[in-house]
Amino acid sequence: WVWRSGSRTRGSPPGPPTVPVIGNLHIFPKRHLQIKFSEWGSSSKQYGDIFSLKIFDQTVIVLNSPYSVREVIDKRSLSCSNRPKSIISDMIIPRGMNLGSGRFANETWKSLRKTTAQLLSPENFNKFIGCQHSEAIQLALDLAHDPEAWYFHIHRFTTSFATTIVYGRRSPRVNSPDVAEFLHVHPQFLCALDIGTFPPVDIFPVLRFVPERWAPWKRAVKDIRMLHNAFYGRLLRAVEDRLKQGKGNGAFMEEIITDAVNLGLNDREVLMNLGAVVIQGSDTTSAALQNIMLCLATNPDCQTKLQEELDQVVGGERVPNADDLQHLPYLKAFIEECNRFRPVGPLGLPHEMSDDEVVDGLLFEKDGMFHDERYFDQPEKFDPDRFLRNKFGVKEGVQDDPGRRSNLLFGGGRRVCPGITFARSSMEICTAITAWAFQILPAMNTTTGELILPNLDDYTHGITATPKPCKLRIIPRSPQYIDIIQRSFSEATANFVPYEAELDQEGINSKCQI
Ligand code: HEM
Repeated sequence: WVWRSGSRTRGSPPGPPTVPVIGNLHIFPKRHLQIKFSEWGSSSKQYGDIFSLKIFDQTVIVLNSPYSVREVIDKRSLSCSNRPKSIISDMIIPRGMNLGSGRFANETWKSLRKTTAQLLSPENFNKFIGCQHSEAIQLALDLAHDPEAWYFHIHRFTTSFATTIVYGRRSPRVNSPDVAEFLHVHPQFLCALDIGTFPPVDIFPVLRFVPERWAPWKRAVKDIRMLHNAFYGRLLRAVEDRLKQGKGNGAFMEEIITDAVNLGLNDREVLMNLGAVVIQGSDTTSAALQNIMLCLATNPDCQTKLQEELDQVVGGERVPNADDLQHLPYLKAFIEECNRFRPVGPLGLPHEMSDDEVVDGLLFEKDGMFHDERYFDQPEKFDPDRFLRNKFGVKEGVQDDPGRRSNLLFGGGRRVCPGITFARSSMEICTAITAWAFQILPAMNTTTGELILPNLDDYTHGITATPKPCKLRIIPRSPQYIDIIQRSFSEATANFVPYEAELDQEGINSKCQI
């Protein structure tokens, strides 16, 4: 059994040759898995659109085309809605309480999923559109006053918007406690879940029984759990206190606490993780917006084209608003291209088979795209026009993959990202306002005048591919635009009032004045 444990089961998808016992462990990439996976998969056609890797007795199946995602993840979603077991994840969040990482699509997951989907539904989104617009205007004002910290202003935007909708409290500054603590806790949480950070306990579960004094990783995991619980526990407590004082402001978590028994969510730790997953999920929007900034800076011609469209549709007398978005086809194409060029979640999140399935003659045992030259003309070239020529950005005259859909970036099946509407609208309104008001340029060496281009190949590896902080020059297109933003901000602050009541009590910057 040990000898055969590294070999593929008959009928499994093909893949690189295995060696006895360890399978493909010796060639399994440690970082930027997507690059090696596309080399083995669709681009080179070495092993085809669906291939497998063996890690001891575990089978990892890589889906490298929209068709294979549709056939497996979408059409067989009942058999592949689980997540693979992760001992580290269970140690940080036990009992499957985190909707995203929770292993089984069981009753707890269903209640969490239903409640989250309701909060994040397109219909419910209309309740928050004013708040999102006001936060996007603050983002522009922050960029005007402190352009060097552009990277962190984006984090403030997404975190503040997420805590507003879930907990009914916003963060006017990057160093407001909720944003500052999130930026401290979340990277450690993501890092803990990444392959290679800690010893491979999932492959060698026996490591779990090594006493803590010889296993420093156990201490590190405990620390992350404590940080996680302290942060999300504090946010939940703030809502509970507000309700006790009869000062509710209609936040989502207030409704959930009030109706917890009916919703099947009357466990405090489950409630804490329900809030956590929405805040964590929304952080991918920061990565997408940071990537958009780099794409603007490195593609001046596309930026000019986008600004011409904005000038024509919006003019120079007011900031872009949500109603403008439907009249901005180039803006949408630009964002699609940013997401294709450097997808935020290059591997999505893994799914696990709970039943054997056979797809196109290949066995998917239980347990176990965007740069494809067949479909994309010059996939390494940044070219938003491809999405104007064709809604999926694919080559003209080529028989497209039948499984292609416009939200592939957001996963599929029963686990598909519930935050699509919120993510898309944040990307669109922030890009519209930022590109309307500013020139986004690469940094410059002040002595030589040489441009310092951001590195588009130096993104974080792991669950999300986030650009690293870097210098950009963010220059107002005209002083008049900044006046307009300042004016719009003064009008927009009315939307913030219900969510700022607790800021004074904490002795932090209570007024959102720059
Ligand atoms: C550009 C932004 C975003 C991208 C690219 C993205 C992508 C994804 C992907 C690929 C998954 C896994 C789907 C699967 O397993 O097939 C996912 C899950 C999830 N996302 Fe997003 N997401 C984004 C924004 C958001 C936002 C704004 C929220 C919340 C406000 C959110 C909440 C979630 C949650 C809760 C899950 C777990 C769903 C489950 O396992 O049932 N995401 N997202």
